[in-house]
Amino acid sequence: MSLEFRHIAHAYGEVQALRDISLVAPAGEITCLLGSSGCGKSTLLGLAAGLLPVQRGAILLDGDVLADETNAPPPEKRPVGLVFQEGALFPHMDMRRNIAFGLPKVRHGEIEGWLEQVGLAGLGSRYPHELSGGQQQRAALARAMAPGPAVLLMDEPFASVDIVLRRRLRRDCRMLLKERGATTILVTHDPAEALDIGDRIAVMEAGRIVQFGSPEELHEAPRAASIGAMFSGAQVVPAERRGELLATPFGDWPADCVPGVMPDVVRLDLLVHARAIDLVPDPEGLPVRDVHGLGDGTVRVLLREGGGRDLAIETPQAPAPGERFGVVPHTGSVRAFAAE
Ligand SMILES: Nc1ncnc2c1ncn2[C@@H]1O[C@H](COP(=O)(O)OP(=O)(O)OP(=O)(O)O)[C@@H](O)[C@H]1O
Repeated sequence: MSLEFRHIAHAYGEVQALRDISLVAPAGEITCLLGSSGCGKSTLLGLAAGLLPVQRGAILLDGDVLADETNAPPPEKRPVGLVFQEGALFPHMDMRRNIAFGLPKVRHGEIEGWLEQVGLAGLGSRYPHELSGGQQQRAALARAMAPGPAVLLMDEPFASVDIVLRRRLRRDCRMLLKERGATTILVTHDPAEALDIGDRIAVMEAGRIVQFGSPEELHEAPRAASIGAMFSGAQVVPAERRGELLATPFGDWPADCVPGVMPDVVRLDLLVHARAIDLVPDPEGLPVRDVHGLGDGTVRVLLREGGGRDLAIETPQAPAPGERFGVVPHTGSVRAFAAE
């Protein structure tokens, strides 16, 4: 079942949390809502779950209105499963009873199968406090999925799990969701997580969706330098076109550092990779602020310009203390966007 948000807006008093959001989460796919703290991710999820009333717009399931300004069924009347950051298992129930909670009695025979599915076979009589964080999250996933909801809504479901386990857990989780054909909306603030688990990613900023696409689309064709930076780890440098030069806070760069056609505007945001910049010794250049070994034979050098902005360069060449440098990006290595 597809889940659609149509012209959704939401305010908490004076705070406009969502502004005219329209988005379709396709059936059987994992759609990630990605954005920094406060951009409105949890609000959008809460509206779909029925935890918040719809103030403006509508939410549709396979084209039928699930909730709108006049009609808001409570969470238990919606065909949705919820998974939150802390798992939210019932602490006084063992794993079997936690998973059984949303299941009719006739389906209690499925519980052992679910424990096995999420790698918790043999742990059915343990209580939440007797399990690790990762095990609790997997149990929470089983509990949400067992009733077979058409849609799963997950709010930072792996946030309380350590980074190594988190990677494994999200791959297991992705396989399980895909096998079951569940339509999933997953909230995260971590671009790597969104790339790793999502079929599609909605990038949110200040209550709006600024780009919606597959991981490949966001990687290959970001709409703005800030989105490209989010997915590639490159940095954004402001620039102005001056003939064949790009004037940046870090000096003038030759325009051929940007391949192909440059946007036809004066003010640009350049997306620059730390590994695609050469340091050129220059007594009049920028001072080195920090040098940090990255453990792979390269160092990360931070240069600071007069306005207080830093540029990172990753290079095998460790500078001597007090040295000053000019910087030149490699030919064809920089992507240019119209400034935001
Ligand atoms: N109950 C509330 N009362 C007032 N303002 C709220 C309330 N809940 C959220 N907000 C505000 O609405 C905006 C969106 O919040 P929301 O929790 O949806 O963002 P988020 O992207 O999920 O953030 P986070 O990643 O920190 O959870 C924020 O500015 C937040 O401060």
